[in-house]
This record gives sequence, C-alpha cells and structure tokens, in this order.
Amino acid sequence: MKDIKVELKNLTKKFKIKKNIVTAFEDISLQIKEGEFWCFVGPSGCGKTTLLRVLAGLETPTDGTICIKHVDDSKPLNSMVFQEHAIFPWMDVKNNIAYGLKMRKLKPNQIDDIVDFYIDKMGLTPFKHAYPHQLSGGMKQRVSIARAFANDPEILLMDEPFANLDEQNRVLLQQELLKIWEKSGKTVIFVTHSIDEAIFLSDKIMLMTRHPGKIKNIYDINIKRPRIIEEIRSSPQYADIFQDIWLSLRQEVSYS
Ligand SMILES: Nc1ncnc2c1ncn2[C@@H]1O[C@H](COP(=O)(O)OP(=O)(O)OP(=O)(O)O)[C@@H](O)[C@H]1O
Repeated sequence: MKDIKVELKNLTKKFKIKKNIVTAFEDISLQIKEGEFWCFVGPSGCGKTTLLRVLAGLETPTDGTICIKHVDDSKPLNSMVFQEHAIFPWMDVKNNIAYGLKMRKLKPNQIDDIVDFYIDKMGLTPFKHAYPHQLSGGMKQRVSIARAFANDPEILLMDEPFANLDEQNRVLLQQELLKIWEKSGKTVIFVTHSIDEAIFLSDKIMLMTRHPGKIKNIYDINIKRPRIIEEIRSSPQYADIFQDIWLSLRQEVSYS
C-alpha cells in the first residue's frame, strides 16, 4: 500500500480585485499517493493553474489545508515546469540543469553525474554547451524537464508544459516524460487541456467543473504501463475513457 504524498482538504482560493471577490476554485479535497501521476483537466478559467500555484506555495489558499509529505529535508518540496520556457537565457544547458543542485551545494562531481544522467535521458547530449537561444522550443522544454527531475523534489508540478509544441514534439516529449518518470518514482501533478494527453500520461485524472472549479469526477486510468501512444490510441479502453471524460467536460464547456 503506497503512502499518501499530497492531501488537500476543502481547499479554496479566492482573489480580491478591488471590491470584487473572484473564486478561482473551491472545496477541493483529494489524496495523491506516492509516485502517482495525476492530471488536472477542466474548462478554461476553472482554476487549474491557480491550484498548481497554491500547491507550489506561490499563492496562499483562502480556506482549507494542504499537506505534502516532506521525507528528505535536503531536497526541495517541489519543482515546477511551466508552459513558457523558464530556463535562464544566460546559462548553457548544463548549467541550467545544474542550477538547483549548485544552490543545494552538492559536490561538483555529484552535480556532474546527475546532470549528465538527465542530459542523456532527455536526448540533450549534443546540446550540453548550447545556450537557450540556440535551441528549439522542444529542446528548451527538455531542459526544463531535465532540470525539474535533477532537482529531485518531493513532487513535480507541470503547467501545460507541452502546450506550445507541435504535435510531433508533443508526442515525443510525452513519451520521454513517461520514461523518465517511471524510473524516478516521483509524484507528478500535470495540468493540461488535452484529454488525450491526460489519458496517455495519468494514473488518475481530476476533472474540474467550470469556473469556479470544483471536483467533477476523478477517473482511474488503469491502462498498463509502459505505454506506447500508438497502441493506446487504437485501444477500445482509450476510446471509452475519452468518450466518458469528453461528454462530462462538454457539459461544463457548454455551460460556461
Ligand atoms: N492573480 C489573480 N488575480 C485575480 N484573479 C485571478 C488571478 N489568477 C487567476 N485569477 C482568476 O481565477 C480564475 C482561475 O484562473 P486560472 O488561470 O487558475 O484558470 P485555468 O483553469 O488555469 O485557466 P486556463 O485553462 O485558461 O489556463 C479565473 O477567473 C482567473 O481570472
């Protein structure tokens, strides 16, 4: 039985804009187990990004509680991968990936080993000394993902990291992400608009209602791993889950 890694109880976030109160999401309660891959899906504006930012500690919740099990104090609680490339333009690939490890004052030879491992895993070896302006969008996202895993956080938070990529790069990176995640055993929370992406990646999908977002349903994605996208897309199981989620999401989108 896996331990609970993240527990949210009645979590609500409201923003005050002048005299108005905007509820970004409300009454979110869930338990995420160690090593699970979750996707949050929902209509635009339902509060997915805000929920991720609250989990990252970038926003404080208005109500409710968050408990993230911090097993090793020497490691960061979370690392976040954004939709936009959030790597440092003045550092080459190697130094971008090494940044968090240097901040944690790991020994140089330890840093080199970890950085080389993730550079290799993300197919970045020929670009090790390249600067971000010399990389394609897909390569920059590979660097962001390598950096997030290299930091070895308790949980990984990803906010539509593949949204700006073309279809071929998106599929390749989804596959790479699953490979690296399966080896790492990390707990991942991933926000996406794409039902297809969510089914391919997840153990569980939380579908949110339209604004202000609440939990509409939580789906178990019991498709065996390792997953191969071509096989999954052509399986009847995929078609059934896709249809279920789409019909439920469509109700929310058409109300909004
Ligand atoms: N800093 C802020 N100040 C005020 N309101 C905000 C702030 N951030 C988000 N909101 C509001 O909270 C709600 C949820 O926004 P959020 O960006 O989390 O939704 P989302 O589901 O991620 O949307 P999308 O799918 O379009 O990216 C929206 O109504 C938004 O306007």
